Amino acid sequence: MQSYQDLYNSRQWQEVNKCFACGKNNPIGLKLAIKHKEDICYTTFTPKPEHSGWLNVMHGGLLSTIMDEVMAHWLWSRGMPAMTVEMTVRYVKPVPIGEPIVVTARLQADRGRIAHMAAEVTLADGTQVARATAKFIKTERGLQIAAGGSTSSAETEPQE
Ligand SMILES: CCCCCCCCCCCC(=O)SCCNC(=O)CCNC(=O)[C@H](O)C(C)(C)COP(=O)(O)OP(=O)(O)OC[C@H]1O[C@@H](n2cnc3c(N)ncnc32)[C@H](O)[C@@H]1OP(=O)(O)O
Repeated sequence: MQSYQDLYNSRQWQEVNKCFACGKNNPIGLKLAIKHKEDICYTTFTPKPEHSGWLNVMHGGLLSTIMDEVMAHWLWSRGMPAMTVEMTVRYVKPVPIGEPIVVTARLQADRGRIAHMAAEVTLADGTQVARATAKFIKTERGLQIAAGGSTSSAETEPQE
């Protein structure tokens, strides 16, 4: 059986992936390219006017989306399918439209079925503009849903 890590890296997944944040074939998505380096995952993004909340300021919900995404990829890319169950965000400074940002994620603690993750957003000069912590539950269900299966929690969870 294909491992989650293999699936994550497969062309087959890239083609069907409709993820709003990372799907290459989602016409209204952010099309993030997530990169992997040692113990971190990261992506870069330059907000356009259509990513605004306040005039000329990037929407905070989109910042959260990107942090959530990069933290999730940290786990998936290491063969741990997982879903976000809790996330706390601190918006430190407004992100100006047109300013490139770097979003980085790392593991804080792996506590069995729960992974504690951290993310931060910086401007090109290194200024931190947002940060987050989150808990992810390792579950096969994320993959079932991603593949178009039921979202019902009544399904049997494989023993881990
Ligand atoms: C191919 C490449 C793809 C790559 C694709 C990458 C895509 C990334 C997408 C971005 C990430 C997302 O947005 S993910 C989507 C947003 N998240 C979701 O939709 C998740 C919705 N929630 C759920 O479906 C469910 O809660 C599950 C499946 C995650 C877990 O349900 P469950 O299996 O029934 O688990 P449950 O019994 O509730 O909890 C299990 C244990 O965890 C504990 N627990 C539960 N919540 C918490 C919590 N906040 N903090 C501490 N502990 C907690 C419980 O007490 C319990 O402990 P004990 O009793 O065992 O001791």
